[in-house]
Amino acid sequence: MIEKIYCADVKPKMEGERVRLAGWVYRKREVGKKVFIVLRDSSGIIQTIFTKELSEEAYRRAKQVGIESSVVIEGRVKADPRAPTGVEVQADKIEIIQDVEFFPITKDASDEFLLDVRHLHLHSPKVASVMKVKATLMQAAREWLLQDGWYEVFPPILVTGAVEGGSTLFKLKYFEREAYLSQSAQLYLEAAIFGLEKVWSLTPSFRAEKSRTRRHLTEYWHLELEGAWMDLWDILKVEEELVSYMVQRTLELRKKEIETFRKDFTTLKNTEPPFPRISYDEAIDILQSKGINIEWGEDMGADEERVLTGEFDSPFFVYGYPKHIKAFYMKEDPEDPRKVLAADMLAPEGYGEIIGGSQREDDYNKLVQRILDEGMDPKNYEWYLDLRKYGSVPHSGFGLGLERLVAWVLNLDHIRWATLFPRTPSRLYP
Ligand SMILES: NC(=O)C[C@H]([NH3+])C(=O)NS(=O)(=O)OC[C@H]1O[C@@H](n2cnc3c(N)ncnc32)[C@H](O)[C@@H]1O
Ligand SMILES: [Mg+2]
Repeated sequence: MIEKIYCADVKPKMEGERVRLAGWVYRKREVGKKVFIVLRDSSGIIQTIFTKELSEEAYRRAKQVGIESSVVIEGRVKADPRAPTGVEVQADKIEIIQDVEFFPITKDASDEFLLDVRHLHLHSPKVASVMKVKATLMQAAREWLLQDGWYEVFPPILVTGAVEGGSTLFKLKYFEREAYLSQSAQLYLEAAIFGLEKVWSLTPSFRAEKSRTRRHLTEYWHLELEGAWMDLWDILKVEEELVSYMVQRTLELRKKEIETFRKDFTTLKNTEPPFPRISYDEAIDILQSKGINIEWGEDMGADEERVLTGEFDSPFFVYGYPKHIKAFYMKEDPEDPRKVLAADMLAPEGYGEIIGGSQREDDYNKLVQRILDEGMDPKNYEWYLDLRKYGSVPHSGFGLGLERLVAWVLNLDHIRWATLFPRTPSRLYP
């Protein structure tokens, strides 16, 4: 690797020092007999200035180099309050690694064009900021999970059964057999708790959803936890502590990046346990009181959740959903057989569901019955049912959609901007 310093590490106190920088030509302008190149690298930007007096050769090259060309620039540091970062480099050398005549992304590029050239859009400092925030959210998650005694496990992605309904399975040919891309690692995490008790995984989950909404991808990153001996209320405490730590730690480490997306940090600062908890019944009452046409027993979609989130200025839980709108593995509420011990975490500001979780049915016969009630074949879940025959325990877990969390934290207008290469029903390339 070449000896270089990051743009962000060049400080006014380094005045007079000679530095070498490597990056891409982010902005360029000529003023009289000076060429100003704003150089970009992964740490940020810095202004560099070229004149004939500094170096005729460097000045000539600087005049002709194109936007987003890759370059190595050398020169001396000069403190200058007029420069974007309060400091600039008076350059006397520029090596053009690869000259770009015309970079296809311009200021007026449409969203669809940016997605068509997403591989080039990743040059953008704003896109890099999204990925830094996403990485920091996961760094924070790992910190919290380690200190709270959770084991990371690595479940399969090639599977033979549905977790969240057969209608959103991606089917593929597995030699002579049929297989699916995993919708959720949950069932495998439920097997892992018999040895590790508290497990987590970050895996890609796949949903052949035709929903063309601002919060659905067909491939997304899924952070899932499963805890033995935990009931629904235990796992809600885990959820709110984990999400609070992720958000507060990311606020601490990535404030500058977040500020380029949102000015109001209120809801992020409010993300501290305990989160408000309302029942599904109360949620229906609130929606009806606001004129939303919804009856008890109906599922809440993005529109209903958007209205509900208007009542809160932090993430909150909705618990106690009707059994018939929820998945087969969820434990029936012993106090009300119409309901299950399930809860979603909704993010405020209209974002809605970011976590789906529940206590699992741990009784063998009841689980078989739930599978049958859902019109599925228990034979397809034989291994999963074994977990209820050999030392079954009460257990609960949840899945957090990482891109949905990023979309809320950064106030993005669509979940697709929260992932490196978005996959939606109409987008599989690049
Ligand atoms: N281990 C578990 O208990 C997880 C459970 N089996 C599960 O998959 N629940 S979920 O379907 O609500 O999905 C969980 C979360 O996964 C996210 N999710 C769910 N579907 C999507 C799509 N299509 N795009 C992006 N994100 C999605 C969203 O935040 C959901 O709350
Ligand atoms: Mg859900």
